Amino acid sequence: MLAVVPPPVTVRVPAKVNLHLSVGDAREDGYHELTTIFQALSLTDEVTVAVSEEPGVEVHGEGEKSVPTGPENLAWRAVCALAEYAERPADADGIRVVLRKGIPVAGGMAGGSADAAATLLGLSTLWRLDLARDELAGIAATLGSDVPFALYGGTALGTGRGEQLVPVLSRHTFHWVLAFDQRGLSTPKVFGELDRLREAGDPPRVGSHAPVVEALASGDPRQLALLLGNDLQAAAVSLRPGLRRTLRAGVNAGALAGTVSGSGPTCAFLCTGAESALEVAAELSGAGVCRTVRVAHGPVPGARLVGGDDTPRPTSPPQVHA
Ligand SMILES: C[C@@](CO)(OP(=O)(O)O)[C@H](O)COP(=O)(O)OP(=O)(O)OC[C@H]1O[C@@H](n2ccc(N)nc2=O)[C@H](O)[C@@H]1O
Ligand SMILES: Nc1ncnc2c1ncn2[C@@H]1O[C@H](COP(=O)(O)OP(=O)(O)O)[C@@H](O)[C@H]1O
Repeated sequence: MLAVVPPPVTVRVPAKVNLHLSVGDAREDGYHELTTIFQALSLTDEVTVAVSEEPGVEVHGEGEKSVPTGPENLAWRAVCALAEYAERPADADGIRVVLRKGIPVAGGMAGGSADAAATLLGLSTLWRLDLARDELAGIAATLGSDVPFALYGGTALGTGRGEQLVPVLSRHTFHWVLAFDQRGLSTPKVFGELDRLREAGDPPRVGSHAPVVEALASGDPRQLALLLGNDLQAAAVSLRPGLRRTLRAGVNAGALAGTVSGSGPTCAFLCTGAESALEVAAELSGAGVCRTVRVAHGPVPGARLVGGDDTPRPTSPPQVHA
């Protein structure tokens, strides 16, 4: 019998920065209650899913050697979760996922979550499941707190453990410089360090997110710069004291303000515009405080099929396997 093999599907998916991250107390399930404002950035990963006789995960690009390719890879966990949801568990064994990474690994920019979100969208397209994004977001939330945001992108308020999202109006394109550190930081370790710091004393907490929402609506980067804040920053700096120097260097290079993104160690610097971001990036590169410097802008959309607006791209002639 002849079986038509669908052509591979490629999805581009953004990194996130947390413009505001307020961390509550640890819950009984080990998670912390969060209030965060995410913004999706033009720094992306590309994920291709294909039917293959060699199933598994392949990783290229940023941090490729530190990404697991076994069942613990978040993209592979997404394959398994979607197969189970669609009641096609046996089909997961015939899927290959190729990750082309631009997002730093364990960098606080949700790269693994982005790959999981992209895999859900790509595979649901490959399998022609015709699932609404909200339905995919339900599966996404079972994979990680940051995965639903990578599906929607834009700018959003996240509550719960970060998975409950409401869009936030952001009229302006904001320009960022990102400083990647030599090594990643483990998200659970950073939350654990914050718990430790809070037991030992009273590290400052960010205020309400409301002024950040107003600054986003105004579109004024100077107003937003004054309000960037992250409760995890003290914990990330405590585990990686060199970040203090990186944060200072970005501001000395001309950024309006800098913040650790999520659990770090990537530092994100808000600039007045595209030109200023290039200048800050050039100066920061020369300061010797980080491994790599990138410029990015946001907000950008969430996971998107490459070559189409959520419709499969014009197909190459289908391959036919006997
Ligand atoms: C901190 C944030 C901020 O956006 O981003 P990253 O720095 O990881 O990118 C996120 O909350 C990370 O989300 P994500 O990376 O999906 O984390 P998960 O896989 O859900 O959780 C990993 C671990 O982090 C801790 N965790 C995560 C989320 C949360 N609200 N409270 C927690 O305490 C828990 O120890 C959990 O076991
Ligand atoms: N597809 C993936 N890409 C990156 N890391 C992954 C992936 N799948 C699993 N991981 C693991 O998840 C950890 C956190 O990675 P990542 O999502 O990049 O960082 P963060 O949670 O700081 O945003 C990594 O150290 C890695 O071991």
